[in-house]
Formats: sequence, structure tokens, C-alpha cells
Amino acid sequence: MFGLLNRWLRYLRKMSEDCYTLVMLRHGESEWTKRNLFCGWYDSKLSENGIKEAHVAGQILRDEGFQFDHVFTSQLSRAQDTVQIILQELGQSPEVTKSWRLNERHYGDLTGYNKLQMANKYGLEQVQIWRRSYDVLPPPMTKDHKYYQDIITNPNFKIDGPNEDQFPHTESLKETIMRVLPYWNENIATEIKQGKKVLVVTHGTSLRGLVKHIEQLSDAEIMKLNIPTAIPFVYKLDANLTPTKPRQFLCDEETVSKAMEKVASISGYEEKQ
Ligand SMILES: O=C(O)[C@H](O)COP(=O)(O)O
Repeated sequence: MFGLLNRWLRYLRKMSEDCYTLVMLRHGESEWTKRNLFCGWYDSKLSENGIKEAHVAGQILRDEGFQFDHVFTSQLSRAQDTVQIILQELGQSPEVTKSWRLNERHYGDLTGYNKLQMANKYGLEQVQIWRRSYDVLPPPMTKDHKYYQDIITNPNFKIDGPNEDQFPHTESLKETIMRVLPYWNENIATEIKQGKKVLVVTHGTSLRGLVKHIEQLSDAEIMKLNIPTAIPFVYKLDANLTPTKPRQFLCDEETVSKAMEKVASISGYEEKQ
């Protein structure tokens, strides 16, 4: 009887121990983020500042002694270029896997428009609903949209999909999660459970989807989260990939909260038409 109880207690203790470490980060600032434009599936490059941010992220990971076996990223250059810079700083060459399923959410018809100008046109409240609500879709991108051809013909989106039926014309966080989660379960979670040291480098909304799932946040809680560019954050996970501690950003609290405020706000740059 006692033997059985002891074994059961040992099992429970083991389940709540840190088994795995997962590191995630959002790519460095892109040219379009700098210009305060809705970007989504448009393949905007890293800005000069974004390149610097990626170097700093790599240096932080190097100084903290992280070694990675497998990096997962999206099919968008701003994330892939961030990965290359980080690996250069780390002096490591782990396997790198890219998938459209980790792309930023598709921002529909808003793509390419200035966030502040959209707030002036539709009201700040509506723009914030499009940006942060769980399931309100931005208006869809139609074929006559200025950036439709650029996006639909991106050769990177022909490598592992999406096929025609899967190609989005707009996405909320809910639709983003619906394509990110199967990829997490089938590819990323399986690697972590095999003991591989995994780094995930993606985008604001695809990361919010992953954070929502990992931390089991409610629809209301995730609306309040803004993920800063290029600040790595770490999870300690148990055998079921449940966090044993709160997510930890590898940066001082003040810098993280300022960077989060910057992401939340759209009061910055307004383009001259
Ligand atoms: O696609 C974009 O415009 C950005 O990556 C995220 O922008 P947001 O913070 O307005 O969602």
C-alpha cells in the first residue's frame, strides 16, 4: 500500500519538475513596423534597428549559454533573417525548419495601411479591435488590393503550402491559432519532448497564439499581451509541456515593459500621402 503511494508521489513530483526549456522570440523590427504599417503576410525586411535588435538578442542568448538543436521559424524574411543573425552571434548551426504555419496573421485589407491613419479613419477603438480581439476579422484582402499579387506570388509560400484552400485573405488571432496549433503539436512539441533544445522565432500574433496555448490563457487575457520585438523569453516546462514557472524575458523589467508599450501603441509614425 505504502509502496504504491510512494511510487504515485514520485510520479507526481516528476511530472511537476522542469523537464524542458523552450526559448521563443519575435523577429526584430521590420521596415513596415518602423513605418507603422500593417504588415501581416507582406514580406517586409528587417529595418536597420531590427538588424541591431537581432544581434543583441543573439548576444543575450550567447551570454546566457543557450545551445540549440532545432530552430523553428516562418516563411517570412524578417523572421528568417533574425534567425540567421542570432545563429551567427551564437556560432551554432542547428537544424532550421521554416513553415508558413508560423507566419504572422494575415492582416487582410489593412495590409500596407498606416495604423494611425486607419485609427483616424475608423476610430482607435475599431483599430484596436482588429489588432487585439480574439476573433474579429479585419476586412478581407481582395484581388485588387495593392499588395495582393506580392503576397500570393511569394515563392516561399509555395514551399510547404498553404494550398489554395488554406491561403488566407484575412485572419484574426483565432484563425492564426487554428493553423499554428497543429504545427506546434506535430512538429515543435514532439521535438521538445524528445529532449531537443528548441528556439522558436516568429511573429507577434503567431507567438500570442502559442503563448495562449502554452499558458492556457483565456481569450480576454491574451488580448492584453503585446510581445516586444527581439527580446527572447524562456519557458521551463514539465513533462506535459505545462510551464512550471512564469515566462521569463531575458532582459530587465523596465526595458520589457517599455518595449511592450511601444508595440501596444499606434501613436507613432504617420505617412505623408
Ligand atoms: O503585421 C504587423 O503589422 C505586425 O507584425 C503586428 O502588428 P500589430 O502589433 O498591430 O498586430
